[in-house]
Amino acid sequence: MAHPQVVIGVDSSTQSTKALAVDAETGQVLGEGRAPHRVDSRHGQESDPDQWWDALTTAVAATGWADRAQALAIGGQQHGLVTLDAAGRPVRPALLWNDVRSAPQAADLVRKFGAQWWATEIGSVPGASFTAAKWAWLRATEPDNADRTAAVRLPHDHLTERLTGTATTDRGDASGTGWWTPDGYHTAVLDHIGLDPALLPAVTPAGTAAGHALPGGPLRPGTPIATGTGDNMAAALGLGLTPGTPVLSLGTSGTVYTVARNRPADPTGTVAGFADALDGWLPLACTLNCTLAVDRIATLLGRDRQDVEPGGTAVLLPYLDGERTPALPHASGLLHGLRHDTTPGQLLQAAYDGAAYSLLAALDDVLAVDGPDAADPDRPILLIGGGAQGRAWQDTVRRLSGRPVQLPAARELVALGAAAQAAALLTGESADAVARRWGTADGPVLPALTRDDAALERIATTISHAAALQGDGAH
Ligand SMILES: Nc1ncnc2c1ncn2[C@@H]1O[C@H](COP(=O)(O)OP(=O)(O)O)[C@@H](O)[C@H]1O
Ligand SMILES: O=C(CO)[C@@H](O)[C@H](O)COP(=O)(O)O
Repeated sequence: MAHPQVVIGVDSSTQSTKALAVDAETGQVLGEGRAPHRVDSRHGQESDPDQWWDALTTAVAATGWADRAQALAIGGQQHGLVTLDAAGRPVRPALLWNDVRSAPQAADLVRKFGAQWWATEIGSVPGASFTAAKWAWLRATEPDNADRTAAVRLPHDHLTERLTGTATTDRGDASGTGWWTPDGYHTAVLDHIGLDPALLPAVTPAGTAAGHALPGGPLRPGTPIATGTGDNMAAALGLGLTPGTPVLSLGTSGTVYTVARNRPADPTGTVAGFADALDGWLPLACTLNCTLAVDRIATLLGRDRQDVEPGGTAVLLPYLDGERTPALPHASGLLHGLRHDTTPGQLLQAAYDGAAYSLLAALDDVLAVDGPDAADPDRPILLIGGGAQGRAWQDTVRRLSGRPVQLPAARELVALGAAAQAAALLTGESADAVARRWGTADGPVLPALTRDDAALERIATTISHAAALQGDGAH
């Protein structure tokens, strides 16, 4: 029997690295590996890039195919600021996407150029998550570290560079920096934040190798490494996503997105106008508080995470880490509408509702990027990420969206998308076409439930008051 052509896809996300060894022809998963990350939350949200490398090495080895893989690619958590010194060593731990200390710098960037300018020129109005705001924070807060920095990378760029020795990024992940445009890095933004463009990597086009594995790494030297991309862009590839199909990802972050033919330009900042990993766009809204926040509320209540109960009038906004959508970076969690007969199970359900609400509220805006006809309300939402495994999450999304929900049988869609990118290097196909050939989005469809407009109304009203109560100033 002929040996399969095997590729490895890696998802280096906030909480862990996951690696899949995949048969490039059929998409069958032949081996899996996983290794956890530590996030230091004492001051902001930081991780040591060296532990991502160790986790990658461990997870790739655990697939059992490291020495036989014919190509590899990495999908990584977006936006993180990796700063390297002249010797290529981290100057300090990476500032992660969910570190809101850079909120004042994001506000300054919006004040300086104006929200409409950002939407038109860059495609996104920057919030604290954007790498440009993080670099501005570093310049203002740790100028010595900024001065010592000889290279600025995103998490997946850094890992690809450690594998290959090549300074590289891709358009998808680069579009979350705040300084990328389709025509190159934006000089006015870089000048304003004091970042020398020479510190940035070149953008490798889709479908080409970023480089080849160096000796001493987890792979056979010379193995081709595809460009990789941001984790949401990788999941879009992994689903073989076509324009107009909505995706809701429930992980450390909550994200809602689709692929679009038109470039998004939302001056409200709710919808980020990311590029996808090919030649299209990825309008996306993101929350900071998703599975971890709901799990934390379940722990506080002493309940299993599935142990929800219907009814009641409680509203719980689980903004334990501040929030990005709505833009309340300094918010904390808020409980409203308690009554004598409110049960713990209802409180837990309220946490799910509060976490899902803003994602679903942004869905129409995400889909509207390609015009009103693109938003077919009967089209199922593809539900992915760790939370998609949970019945309580599935039912919450059905109840608050009024749409059917499709559960792709394939798991780990970020790693699968990276694997599809690696396979595309071997076959010359487009990575999304590879994933469609693999049938990765196939899975059961749960029918729509009647939309719970009363719950939506309660949450909307609470948020509108919460904005005034919690403010967005740095207290
Ligand atoms: N059966 C489940 N029900 C609800 N949540 C789950 C379930 N299984 C895993 N999770 C959640 O999934 C999260 C991890 O999802 P994942 O998409 O891997 O996150 P990330 O990519 O951000 O690291 C964990 O926070 C965990 O709470
Ligand atoms: O910031 C965003 C999207 O803009 C996040 O979606 C990050 O990309 C983190 O992803 P996970 O670790 O939650 O998968």
